[in-house]
Amino acid sequence: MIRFEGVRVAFGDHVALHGLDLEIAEGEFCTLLGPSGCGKTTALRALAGFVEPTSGSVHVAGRDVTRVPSEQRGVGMVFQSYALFPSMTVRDNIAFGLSVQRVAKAEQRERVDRAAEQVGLRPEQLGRGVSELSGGQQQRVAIARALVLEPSILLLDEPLSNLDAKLRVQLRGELQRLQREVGITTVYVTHDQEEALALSDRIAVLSEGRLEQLGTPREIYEQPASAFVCDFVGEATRLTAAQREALAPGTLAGDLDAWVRPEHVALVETGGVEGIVREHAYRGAATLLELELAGDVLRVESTSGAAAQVSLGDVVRVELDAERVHRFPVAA
Ligand SMILES: Nc1ncnc2c1ncn2[C@@H]1O[C@H](COP(=O)(O)OP(=O)(O)OP(=O)(O)O)[C@@H](O)[C@H]1O
Repeated sequence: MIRFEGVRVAFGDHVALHGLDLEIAEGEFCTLLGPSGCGKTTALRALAGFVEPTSGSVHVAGRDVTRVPSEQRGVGMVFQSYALFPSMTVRDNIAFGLSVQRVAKAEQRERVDRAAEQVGLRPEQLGRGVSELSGGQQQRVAIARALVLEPSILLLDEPLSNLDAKLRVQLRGELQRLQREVGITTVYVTHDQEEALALSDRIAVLSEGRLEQLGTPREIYEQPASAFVCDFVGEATRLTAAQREALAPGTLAGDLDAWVRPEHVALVETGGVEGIVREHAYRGAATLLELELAGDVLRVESTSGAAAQVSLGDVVRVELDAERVHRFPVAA
């Protein structure tokens, strides 16, 4: 459905994308995930037709669209900033693209009503000025405005980042439901790994203009392909040589680094290795501990009642699930 083939984008001396190869299937929800500056927005803009690749090509539904103007690519785009017309009503904002295309008024009404319903806007909200709406509602208007044009691809650039945490989680659920109902191929850009894990069929993790890994949320989390992915998606501690020897004598030797996620270290009553509690944070379902173990910090996430009751300075015993340790070459 969508294919990036060796897409390279340079701005002067700065290379934002180093030959991106990526295929996204029809109907898929694919997220481009990475830290600020990794090139995810540039990739989205190259797909939308706002940025022309220095080399390489972009294909949509088997057609090379690299030099096709944005408005002829069948993409709808939603931005973090909503980019609505503040003095216009909700209905006129959603209908804007249809008016530009000179779609008949009766059809405009029908299509706006349908798009508004899809995104959960109530009919009485359509006559209001957009500036009267909350951030979450404004973002629904922005999504409806994209959907009403019936694009074959929906592009979303950090659409939830201006919203407060609770609304973000709520809208993210709605967005997922909407995408499944409409079945539209969606490319979503975010730096928020939790959002990416929750929403996506597949995630493309980018770092410094390069694709680090492409996979389902579980693959990305459970089988990270590099130390970067392991560290960026979820939490992980890189064990020092002394920690490796203490926690898994002999088995974690060698030149490779060893990374472990906090939930793969368990508190035990007997056996294991001693650590001193230096920080603890009760999170309801689990407790996060920072232990001093073999001279360095080790983060532990435990759902046990014992973990919820520790105090600073306590000595606890932990055991490592050595099967869940990720090994990567030492970073240069
Ligand atoms: N029009 C431009 N001119 C010059 N440099 C640019 C331009 N657009 C992006 N860049 C640079 O290219 C790199 C990638 O930018 P991009 O916006 O794709 O990153 P991003 O991963 O989306 O980050 P963010 O989340 O901060 O938007 C950055 O270093 C950025 O400064």
